[in-house]
Amino acid sequence: MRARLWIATALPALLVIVMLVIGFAYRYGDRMADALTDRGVASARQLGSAAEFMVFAGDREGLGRLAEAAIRNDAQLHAVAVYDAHGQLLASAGKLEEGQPSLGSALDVQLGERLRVELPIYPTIAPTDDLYTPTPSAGIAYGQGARLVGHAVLEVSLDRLAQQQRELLLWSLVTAAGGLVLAGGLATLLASRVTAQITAINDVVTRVGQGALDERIDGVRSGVLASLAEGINAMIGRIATTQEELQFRVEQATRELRHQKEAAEQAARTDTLTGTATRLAFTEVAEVEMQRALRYRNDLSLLMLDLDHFKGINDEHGHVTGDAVLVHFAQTVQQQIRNMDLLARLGGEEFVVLLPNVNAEQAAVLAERIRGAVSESRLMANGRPLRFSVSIGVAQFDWRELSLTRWMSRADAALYRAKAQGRNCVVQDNGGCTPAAGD
Ligand SMILES: Nc1nc2c(ncn2[C@@H]2O[C@H](COP(=O)(O)OP(=O)(O)OP(=O)(O)O)[C@@H](O)[C@H]2O)c(=O)[nH]1
Repeated sequence: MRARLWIATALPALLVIVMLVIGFAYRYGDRMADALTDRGVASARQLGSAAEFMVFAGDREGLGRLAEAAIRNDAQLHAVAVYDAHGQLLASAGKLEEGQPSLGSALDVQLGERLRVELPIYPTIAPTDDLYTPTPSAGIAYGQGARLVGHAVLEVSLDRLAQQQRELLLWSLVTAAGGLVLAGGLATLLASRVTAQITAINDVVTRVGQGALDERIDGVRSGVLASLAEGINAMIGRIATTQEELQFRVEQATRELRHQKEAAEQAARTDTLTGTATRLAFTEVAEVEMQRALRYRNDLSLLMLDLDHFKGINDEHGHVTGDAVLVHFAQTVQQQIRNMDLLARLGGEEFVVLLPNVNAEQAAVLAERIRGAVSESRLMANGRPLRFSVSIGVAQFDWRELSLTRWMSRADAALYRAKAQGRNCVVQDNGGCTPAAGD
């Protein structure tokens, strides 16, 4: 990119410099040729003026000296010749190289390999000739329409002109080269500066793309790139702010979801009516306790409890009273068991109690205590004390069994036997009914 930028910057400057130098060289070269021509014409006029009277007098010797002196005094003067009015050569110095002169009646200037000037010589009219008839245009003048006296022809070498033109060309080339070096240097400086700034911007944009939103473009403070850098910095700032807001909202939503999930899990594990554990919670805890009992050979028992004739309570006292009986029953059982025991409602009026580190006999004793407490408790319903009872099946966990379902089935079977044997009693899955005396 730097090379392309360099070309785009330097090329127009180079072209302008070259065009300026070429234009200048041409124009100045033309002026040099014009100056040489003017000088040649002036020399011819001087020569013609000096030669006029000698031509008139036919002084060939004087004309010869005049021609020699003219060449001697002007190094660029290549050849000089003086002719009379009939074209007869009177005197010359040097050799005319541009062929036979045309010797016309008017000034003739030719620029070939040399500069040739042919000047017709007319008699000079002096003001002293008009003493008695003074003319308004006093001074020396060549008489137009006067009789031709002769011709002065001279050739000027163009070597000096060529040398001057060479010097001009050399100077132009040196100037152009200097201009080129200057333009190239400036272009290089500009290209490297712009490239460095673009690279800096590109690096920051790349790092931001990789997630470094604290990156900012620094050091680009002037030109178009400065406003670009400013815009990109503002954009990165907005992205960072938006990301922070999004992150905050995601975290907030995640927290809310976690709370809702925990609440839902808690709800799924807590019976809404009685506040006891649910079947789900009981199953999870029972599985853990079974593993523990297996590993440490601990005793583990469960009680299966079912309220007796609960349908009759509902039918006689109403469903609301039935609910109150369920709550009252759960509280009564809860008061009889330890903190480490777990009371769960399996559904309807059926409950279960998990008893870690308790064998069947101890469980039966506890069951009997529960049965007694329930039997003795009273719930005030419609202003009258309501009595109810519970049947309980007891089963100890068997290490060889390894199944919660089968273990519960044994407890269920014991409960079924308790119901069958008259209710309000405790039955062990390997034993008989233990109804309380007096009940
Ligand atoms: N009030 C109330 N009643 C319930 C609830 N869940 C189940 N029941 C009722 O409990 C009764 C259970 O009746 P049964 O299965 O015949 O049992 P039971 O009447 O207790 O008879 P046994 O168990 O043989 O002594 C039904 O009438 C159900 O409608 C509840 O959440 N609240």
